[in-house]
Amino acid sequence: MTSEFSSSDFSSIPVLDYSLLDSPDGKSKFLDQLRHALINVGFLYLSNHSVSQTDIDSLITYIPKLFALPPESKEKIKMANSEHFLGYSRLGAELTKGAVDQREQFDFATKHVSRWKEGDPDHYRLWGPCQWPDEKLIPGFKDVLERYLDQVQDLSYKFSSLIAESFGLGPDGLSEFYDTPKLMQHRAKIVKYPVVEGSNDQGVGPHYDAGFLTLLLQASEHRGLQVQNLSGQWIDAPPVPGTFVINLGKALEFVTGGLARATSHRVLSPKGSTPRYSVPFFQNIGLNVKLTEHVLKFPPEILALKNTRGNVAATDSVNFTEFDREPSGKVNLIGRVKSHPDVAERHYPELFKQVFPNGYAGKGSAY
Ligand SMILES: O=C(O)CCC(=O)C(=O)O
Ligand SMILES: [Fe+2]
Repeated sequence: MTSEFSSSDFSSIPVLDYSLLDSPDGKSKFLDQLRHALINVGFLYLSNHSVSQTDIDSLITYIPKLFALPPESKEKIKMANSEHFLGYSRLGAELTKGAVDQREQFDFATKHVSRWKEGDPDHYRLWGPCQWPDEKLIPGFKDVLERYLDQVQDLSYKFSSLIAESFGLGPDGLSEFYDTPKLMQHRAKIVKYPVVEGSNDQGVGPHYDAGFLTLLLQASEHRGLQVQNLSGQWIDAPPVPGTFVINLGKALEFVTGGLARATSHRVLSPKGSTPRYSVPFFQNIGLNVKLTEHVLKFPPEILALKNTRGNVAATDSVNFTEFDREPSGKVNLIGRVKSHPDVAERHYPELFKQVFPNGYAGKGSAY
């Protein structure tokens, strides 16, 4: 295995050029860089990717307009209406590690119908359609976002195939974690981090993402996203125009036995006079997949690379311990219940009582 990389700790996030894949030599270089980023960093930028820049630019222009919709039209599509946990959450509705996250957001997802029926597991109720703002108030937005999500979904599958190749599993090495397209739904959020007064600058507190892959569009020029390196220092991940930030979630870390790193990250509220915007896309795995039933077999020379990484310091994040027991859909549902207890209390009263036997203090806890 070639290794032009040292295993020393990172102080910046690597940039990978997707256009390297156009030639066989380039592809092999890309896979080397990818393997390094997966094992030692858990975060990377992807440049020259396959998502249309015209659609991205158009989405970015819509975002301030989306948040500027009249409060009553945002409330009309509030998440509490949706057993699928899709819709609008006002500022300050979430906590991470006990502190208020200062962000306002809309949860959307790739197109899906409701398919839960009597007798199905509860987590099938996560599948369902988005709540869209009134088309007359923001004409064309739905169309652009749907197009964008389709393309990011495609890229996320291609990227997971590249991850499998870089780990010596072959291009279909991770396919067993996905269901047929009809049974897959991926989630995304459009997030606004306002400028805040006072000393709490928690945009979103330290956490890991839950699923396999997150593809994040930084949709304004603000810094604020930070990533915890192996020794626990916070490293900036500033916006780089024309790129996605890709990071790995706890499920991928779990199924790779820790070879791929889920990396702790947070967002600090913006300084200055304008809000920070971002669009994270969370690639899911099949809702019925139980991670413990899938044991991946890596070539020994790949496994050996984990030992060169060295120890990973304790991070500031906590979350997701249920993967060793529950199907992935149930883990997601529990995460949603913790993030949005008001929605859970209304639509999942039994589960709500299990997660919050003593009720909750009126705020959600994001992770
Ligand atoms: O807004 C960002 O840049 C990152 C958000 C994030 O980490 C999350 O929502 O999981
Ligand atoms: Fe995250």
